[in-house]
Amino acid sequence: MSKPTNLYSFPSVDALAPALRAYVIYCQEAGITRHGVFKVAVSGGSLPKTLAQALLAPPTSENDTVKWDKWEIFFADERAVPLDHPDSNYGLLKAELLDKLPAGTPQPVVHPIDVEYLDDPQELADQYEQVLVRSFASRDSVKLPIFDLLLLGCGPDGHTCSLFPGHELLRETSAWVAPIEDSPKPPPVRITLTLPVVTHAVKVAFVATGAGKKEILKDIFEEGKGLPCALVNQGTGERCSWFVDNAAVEGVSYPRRPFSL
Ligand SMILES: O=C1O[C@H](COP(=O)(O)O)[C@@H](O)[C@H](O)[C@H]1O
Repeated sequence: MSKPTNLYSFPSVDALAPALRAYVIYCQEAGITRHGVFKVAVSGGSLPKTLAQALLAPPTSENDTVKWDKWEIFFADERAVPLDHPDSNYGLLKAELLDKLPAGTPQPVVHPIDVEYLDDPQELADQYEQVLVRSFASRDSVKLPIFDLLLLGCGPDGHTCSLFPGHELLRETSAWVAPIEDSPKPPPVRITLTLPVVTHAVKVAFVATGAGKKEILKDIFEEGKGLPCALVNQGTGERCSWFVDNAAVEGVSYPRRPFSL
């Protein structure tokens, strides 16, 4: 049986951010060693702001370098809206992080959705899957893409990516990317990485902060309840790490680990 998921708790977001940075850089170096680039997928919601705080901080040593030109950035889920729409996860990451990279920073490769297909969610998902196929080699030779890191959020209902509690998409076994047209959280039409792709990643990191998350973290870590985040924990074990602040895990009886790489 695999070892349990790592739960790292910090007094504040300010204390969490340097640890998240160290973890991402560790995954970056492993990815570069593995295949010369760092393939990472990111969520929307509250994640990009904390991620930006972590990654835009000045380096503290030579090894503490974000090698942006080696990054290939994908989206763990995306809403079927134009890229400059307030609901766009790409737009959020751009505003919070990409636009704030210091002038002259070598740019990452970023893979947004193809907005030509916004009116056809299945095609939007299929086209994004093709982006993965091209990046990770063909579907024929690769059963599932293996991201170096997935950076995920956890909604107050236990959803992650656009995988919602009790939704039939949780049973998807074939597609890498799937459409959802009845998301309980607006906007209703989205695409998402599927559970097999999420659990296949080399590493998965959740970031969840604030007291608003403590009830659902209790459910996820104590009972599971088939919640999407709990399914990711079960499918990844020790490959999965949660970066939370104390407010988000107050009253959660699951062993915290001191953060180390
Ligand atoms: O709708 C979404 O919500 C989740 C969670 O967001 P948060 O604000 O509670 O952190 C996010 O991870 C996902 O990417 C987004 O589309």
